[in-house]
Amino acid sequence: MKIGVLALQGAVIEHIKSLQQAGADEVVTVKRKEDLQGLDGLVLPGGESTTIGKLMNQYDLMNPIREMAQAGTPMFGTCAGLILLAGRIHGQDWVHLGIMDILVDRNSFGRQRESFETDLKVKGIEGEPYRAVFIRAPHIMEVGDQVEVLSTYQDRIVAARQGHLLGASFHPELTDDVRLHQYFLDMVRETR
Ligand SMILES: NC(=O)CC[C@H](N)C(=O)O
Repeated sequence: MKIGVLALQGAVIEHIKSLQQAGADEVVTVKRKEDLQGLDGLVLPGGESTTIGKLMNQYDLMNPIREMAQAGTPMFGTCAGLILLAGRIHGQDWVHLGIMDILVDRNSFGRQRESFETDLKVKGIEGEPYRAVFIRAPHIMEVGDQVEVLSTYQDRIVAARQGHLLGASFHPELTDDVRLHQYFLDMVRETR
């Protein structure tokens, strides 16, 4: 099982470590479209979605990644990565990959709450609540019929899945809890 982490900007190393800890056989960084060869899954990390989007265009990665997603390769977007996946962005008339049937709002937890941690219940994650780190996080305002809501915080959707696409508002790579990465690796196994 070979997993790529988009490595243009943002929390890349942390995702690599979490994926390794969660049991991925091979984890590689993706900077050029050649790096997408042979991947069984792709993680889109947090950072700044506009910056990552610009770099994706510059390095000609937007279409190849979109095509991979359309062909069924599992993808996991966290925070800015979730914004990259989204089909619609509130107040913005352009999208990045635009492959997940969700409407997201950026920086949606207000100034005083720009960064915070909380315990969440996440569907599909057994046991203890999941400690979630939010950093200027987006939330999901609307989901399409094919999208399953996995977690909410204060009535806002903060994690969701649409078949082979997984998205979270928070940063699962910033804690030692790798259950969400394991969940993603299970999704990858299901599609192989
Ligand atoms: N931690 C993050 O990934 C923040 C996301 C960032 N606020 C954006 O809109 O892209």
